[in-house]
Amino acid sequence: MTEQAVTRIRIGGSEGTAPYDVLVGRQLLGELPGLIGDRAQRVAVLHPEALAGTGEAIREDLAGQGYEVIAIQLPNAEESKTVEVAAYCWKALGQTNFTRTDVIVGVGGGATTDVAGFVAATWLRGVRWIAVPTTVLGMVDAAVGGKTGINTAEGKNLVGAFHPPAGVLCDLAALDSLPVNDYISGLAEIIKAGFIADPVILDLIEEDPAAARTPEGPRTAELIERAIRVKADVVSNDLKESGLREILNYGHTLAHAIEKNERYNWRHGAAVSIGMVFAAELGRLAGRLDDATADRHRTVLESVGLPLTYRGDQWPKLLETMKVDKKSRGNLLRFIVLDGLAKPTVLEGPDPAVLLAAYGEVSK
Ligand SMILES: NC(=O)c1ccc[n+]([C@@H]2O[C@H](COP(=O)([O-])OP(=O)(O)OC[C@H]3O[C@@H](n4cnc5c(N)ncnc54)[C@H](O)[C@@H]3O)[C@@H](O)[C@H]2O)c1
Ligand SMILES: O=C(O)C(=O)C[C@@H](O)[C@H](O)[C@H](O)COP(=O)(O)O
Ligand SMILES: [Zn+2]
Repeated sequence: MTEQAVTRIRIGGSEGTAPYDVLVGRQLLGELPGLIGDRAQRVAVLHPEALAGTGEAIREDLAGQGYEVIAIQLPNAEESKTVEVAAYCWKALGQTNFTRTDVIVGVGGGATTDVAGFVAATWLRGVRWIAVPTTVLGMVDAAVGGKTGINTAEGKNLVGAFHPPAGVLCDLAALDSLPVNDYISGLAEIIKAGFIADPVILDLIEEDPAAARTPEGPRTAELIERAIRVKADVVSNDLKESGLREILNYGHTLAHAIEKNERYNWRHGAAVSIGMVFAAELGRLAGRLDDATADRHRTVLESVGLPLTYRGDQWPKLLETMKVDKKSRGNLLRFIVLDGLAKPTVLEGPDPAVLLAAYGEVSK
């Protein structure tokens, strides 16, 4: 029998946090007990409704290893990123006497791991947690780097904590059951990594966009690993977003406003796609970004089926929401734009007319 290849990507510990590994491969769940460790008596497995079977299988497996395991089922997608769902989890942990040596396992997409990490960050002021991302987006972005959080009525991810996991297990087999729209949504964050740091990602997708859209594509593992490495380099050097980490927010200022405007019914990656087209236009209009790179955003995003435009009449509301973006400082709006391919930079306080003109290009 041939050994399955497993790639191990190290996230450096910083700001008092421990280093940890992101594993990419297949059949990785056997790694869970080693990560949980023997100081833990109880394990809480948080999973979305869509992964009820996976959650139960993990529960049974860990129970067989001698842990007291509770499975906590969360709503699917953004419906889980609420304070009510977090409170439901706190209650379940309280009722099972979950202590500081016990461990939370978040199994699911980015929404699930954001909540699981947030519950881990807040329960008893912080317990260990492990991320088992089951979407492309979760593997390349959400589960890596320790940003955890929930949404509020005022905006996306407005409440949260930096609380890195003890390990991340990216089992590529999980992607086989992912609906195609969710798969494509994850490509937006991979493409983001391409524009801000690793243009080979863009070349690989442009070579065969149809293959990029499926887990069976010959480049799937490479695309996922390249995007994880981009994120690993950034978060290893700036866990708490004092500077460098802001580049991972490329396209997100408008994206989060769109998500709120859509009452969190849109997939994150779809909003990020439009947000990146907007950021590219902003870069172009600010005289920073060349036409070819700005235009490349549209071609590569469209080639995999991601959206490029949003409703023109929504600008006043979107602008208002963007003011509570975490990159804002006082009344100063700040955006990540590109000075060129893989040259991200901050654009502070752009002229309102330039912002409107950039939005005009997106709302055509
Ligand atoms: N913390 C971070 O650094 C970070 C980074 C990027 C995105 N995010 C957050 O991640 C979230 C988006 O994550 P997402 O795109 O993974 O979406 P998601 O978590 O909403 O998952 C999408 C849907 O797929 C289902 N699902 C998950 N895995 C499945 C599988 N293997 N098979 C079948 N169905 C499955 C989910 O239940 C859900 O219905 C957003 O809330 C975004 O803000 C966080
Ligand atoms: O990890 C980061 O830092 C990011 O900005 C990655 C983003 O893709 C992600 O969507 C993140 O949750 C956005 O963070 P926020 O601080 O803008 O809420
Ligand atoms: Zn994102």
